Amino acid sequence: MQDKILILDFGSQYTQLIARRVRELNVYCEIHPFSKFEITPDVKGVILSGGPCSVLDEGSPDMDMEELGELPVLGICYGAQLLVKKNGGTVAKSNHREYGRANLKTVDSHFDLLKEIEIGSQVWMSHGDTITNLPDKFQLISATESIPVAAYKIEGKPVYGIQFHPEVTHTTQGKIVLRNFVVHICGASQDWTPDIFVEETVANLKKQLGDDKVVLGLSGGVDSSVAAMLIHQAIGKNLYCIFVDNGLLRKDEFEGVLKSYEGLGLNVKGVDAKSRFYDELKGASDPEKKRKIIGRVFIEVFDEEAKSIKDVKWLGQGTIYPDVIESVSVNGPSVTIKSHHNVGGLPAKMNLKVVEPLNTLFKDEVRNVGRSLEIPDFILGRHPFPGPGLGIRILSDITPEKVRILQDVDAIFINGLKEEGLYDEVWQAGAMLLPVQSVGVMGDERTYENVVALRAVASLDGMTADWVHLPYEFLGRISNKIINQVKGVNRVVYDISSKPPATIEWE
Ligand SMILES: Nc1ncnc2c1ncn2[C@@H]1O[C@H](COP(=O)(O)OP(=O)(O)OP(=O)(O)O)[C@@H](O)[C@H]1O
Ligand SMILES: O=c1[nH]c(=O)c2[nH+]cn([C@@H]3O[C@H](COP(=O)(O)O)[C@@H](O)[C@H]3O)c2[nH]1
Ligand SMILES: NC(=O)CC[C@H](N)C(=O)O
Ligand SMILES: [Mg+2]
Repeated sequence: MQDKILILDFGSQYTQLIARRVRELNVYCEIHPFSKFEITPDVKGVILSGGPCSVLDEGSPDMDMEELGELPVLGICYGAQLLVKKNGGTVAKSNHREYGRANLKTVDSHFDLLKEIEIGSQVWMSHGDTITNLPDKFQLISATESIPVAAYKIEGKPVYGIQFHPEVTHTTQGKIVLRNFVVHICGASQDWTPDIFVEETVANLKKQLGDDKVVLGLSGGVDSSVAAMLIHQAIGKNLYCIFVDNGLLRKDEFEGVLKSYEGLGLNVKGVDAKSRFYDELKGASDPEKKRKIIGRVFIEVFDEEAKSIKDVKWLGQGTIYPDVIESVSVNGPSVTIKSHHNVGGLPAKMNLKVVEPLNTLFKDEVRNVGRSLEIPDFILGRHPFPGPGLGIRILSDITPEKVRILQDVDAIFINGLKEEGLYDEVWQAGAMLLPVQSVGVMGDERTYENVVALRAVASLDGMTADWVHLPYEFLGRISNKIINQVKGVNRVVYDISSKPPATIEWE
């Protein structure tokens, strides 16, 4: 059994980052709401996240620490303040928030938590409340210029608290702090590697699926390709892959994707459902409504395909962790951002049970698992493309004509990136068709046509992203080409927003 670190979420915007940092230590971890978790024998330690609430407010998130037994605990920010308050110490509201860089003024390196951490080390703060008095039996480990308690330990127990955020990169020695806790204090073994993940997952899938048949939605994307190869290793010919043309794919993508799977040993069937999706989407322009329609029609198509194969019990999907995190508030107080078609967009009643072997992994981890499965680079290197496809990049109701325009624009942009060697430097790129017309002039004639926006982002896992500084000359060439070649477009703009506060897709 794999050792596990449990991260209890109090709603911090950094909770996912804690998970990433722990996994970078090759230790498996899971995020659960502070109010709903289970302590199983594989849990080696618990991290209490930060959170937007104040422990001083009535009804703020609270939990019974007894439930954690004798396990090592690390409270970060809100988590640290909560431990102090519950043990009779003082947390005080201060007049101003401390946000940003600070430096550790004192460090008692006798304590394992801050071993190897230097005096003066830069840490990242984000709090309004301050721990002003430690309870009895709490030992001070560190302070900064502005706060008396930056880190503490409960005497005789492996329970620690820190006011700063070790998970953000601005805390320059943050990784060491987390390693000290996870590896030295919790004793978690660092053996969570892609190879082990494949081995364990295939074994579990064999047990879970037995001789059952599975239909899997295969999209040509990274996630479903990796999911397909994992399930294929477990059940072989009982896996039936279905690639649906929902009429919202990229230009010539249907044929291209089907071709790219030749030689991988998978049983792949292409299903043309274009007109069905267009019919169902007619007149819908609300983003969440469109996602839900697309999610439902996908499932209907999968269901029908399953019926024609007979005795199929399961639907396989390439759902990954961020799809789950953003679609449903699994994370306690975090809010729903958008209903990813394959999670929040699923209909309430389904005939098939869902199997999603990647739903605890981040994108870059999925790619590493794909490498371990020896999936070719041209599949693993593809930019992510959302299941609802161009449907959520047309910012109004969907018509085949709008899809045609956007496909042509997108193809010029993506091919341009490939031709000029920029594709691999970008994490994801695409074009949006805006619901506005603008005036232009072409060959002495007035035009009144569509505006498109181009977007290219850099990211690691899609949870945060920054816009890419594509060369002006490149953008100029692409803009010219689009306006000259795509009938119906007379203006091109470039999106320079980061995530947060924007998201990658516009809908
Ligand atoms: N056209 C499609 N046909 C069949 N299944 C699809 C299609 N598009 C999406 N899906 C299903 O929905 C899941 C989620 O889509 P998503 O785009 O997040 O993942 P992906 O396409 O596998 O990978 P990537 O994020 O790299 O595009 C897929 O893993 C797949 O199971
Ligand atoms: O399969 C999907 N179904 C969806 O409904 C969906 N919405 C967003 N995405 C993709 O998720 C990543 C993060 O997107 P956002 O920053 O727009 O939330 C980006 O990679 C998006 O392309 C989706 N993928
Ligand atoms: N980042 C945090 O956990 C902040 C905790 C608490 N809301 C404070 O302002 O002090
Ligand atoms: Mg995709």
